[in-house]
Amino acid sequence: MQVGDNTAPATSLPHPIAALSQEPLAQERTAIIELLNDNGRLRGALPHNMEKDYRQLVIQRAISVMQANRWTTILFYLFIGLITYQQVHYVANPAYLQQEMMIWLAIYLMGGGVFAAIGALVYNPKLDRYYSYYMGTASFLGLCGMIVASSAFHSPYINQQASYLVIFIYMLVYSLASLRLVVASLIGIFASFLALAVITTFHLPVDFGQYAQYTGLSNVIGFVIAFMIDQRDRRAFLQARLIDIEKQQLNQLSQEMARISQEDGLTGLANRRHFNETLAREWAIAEREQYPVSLMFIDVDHFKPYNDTYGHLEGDKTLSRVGRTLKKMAKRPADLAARYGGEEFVLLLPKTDIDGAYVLAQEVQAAIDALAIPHKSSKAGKYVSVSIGLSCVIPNDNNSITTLIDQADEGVYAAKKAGRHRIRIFPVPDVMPVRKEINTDGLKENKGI
Ligand SMILES: Nc1nc2c(ncn2[C@@H]2O[C@H](COP(=O)(O)OP(=O)(O)OP(=O)(O)O)[C@@H](O)[C@H]2O)c(=O)[nH]1
Repeated sequence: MQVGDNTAPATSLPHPIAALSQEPLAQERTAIIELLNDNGRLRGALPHNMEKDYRQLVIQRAISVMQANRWTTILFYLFIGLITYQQVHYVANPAYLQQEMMIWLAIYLMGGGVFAAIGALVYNPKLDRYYSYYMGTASFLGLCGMIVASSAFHSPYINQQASYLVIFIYMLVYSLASLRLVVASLIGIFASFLALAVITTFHLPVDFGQYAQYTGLSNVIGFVIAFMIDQRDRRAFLQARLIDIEKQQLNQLSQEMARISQEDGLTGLANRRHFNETLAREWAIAEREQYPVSLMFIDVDHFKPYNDTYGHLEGDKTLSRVGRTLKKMAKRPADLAARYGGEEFVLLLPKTDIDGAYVLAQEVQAAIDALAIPHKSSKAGKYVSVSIGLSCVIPNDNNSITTLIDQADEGVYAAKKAGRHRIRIFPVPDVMPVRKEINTDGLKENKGI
């Protein structure tokens, strides 16, 4: 036997990084990098459900900005009220003062109503998915109302001042409202036309040239600003998503690495390092709680001749089958089947006395026999067989992990010396456990019996 010889090449194991690169995460990562490198494509809708996530993020951010700035908005609106009141009050022709003040009040209350409605709606999370609808409606009504109002005063000066507020509202609709670019543009353009229709229907004073100029410019500038904000946000969204994906990939990779570092590549059992760590842990628990730890060493008989006869690849397959069989035998959560090295395996059995370990050793032997893997150069029989060494220790001051391992190894040695294909306990107990009749029916899945 070659203890520690764990070096046989694993034939077709996928490289963990190569495996990860096939995953949807990796595909999304590639798509994001392509998008970030191509400004043209960044203008269109984002692929892979990303557009939906992006819109949700934009809306959520807009809602939290509005919630966070509610008091600033209220104060600002009161301040605007004070300023515009002063303007109207002092500039208005005394003959129309009362009428002008009424118009002012109507506009102010209407604007306040729109802001209050938006403020109330953004506080109801259930309505978040209708955000675009209510924000779009409020923007449209607010814009139309304000444009019409900017022609409603008798004083051209007040109308001109009001049109500055219209420009301000245009900018709000195109930026802070966080609507889709195309929706914001449609609202801006239709509001300009509808308001003009109302103004002409009610014969309100309007300078068409000036009207076209300031609504047209507001729409163009608003569109450019909204476009730039949208592009910046899309880029930031993709970059954040890229970081998130890379973080997830790193996590996956480190989990995969941790798994691989504990696993034997050929058999899929725990490797020797993992076995050593587990044994140390179980030993410490058993020492504290004073229960027995059993260890089973399982060595494939005459494996060198097997390799020589059937070839190394066939040898690998056989070790793999033996490993899979042993894995099934480690039934309790604390049991651990591991490849100790080369053609030697171990079964760690915490909280198991020697009688229990002996029963399991018989089952292991029967299960390997049931595989009935032909081995014509074995002197122990026609099929691949194993020699098993058993040891059981209750940890105390006079023994150690090495005691347990050395004794199990001695057991294997004794089994081999006695002719192989047998089980030996070391040290030999005063009373040998009773041999049990193993029902091999349950092992039939291993085929060959
Ligand atoms: N195919 C294959 N062979 C391995 C692997 N690891 C170890 N071996 C071989 O297993 C054989 C072990 O040989 P020995 O230690 O002489 O033991 P044995 O021939 O089984 O003899 P006994 O244990 O005394 O019955 C060596 O030929 C190793 O090359 C492996 O991963 N794959």
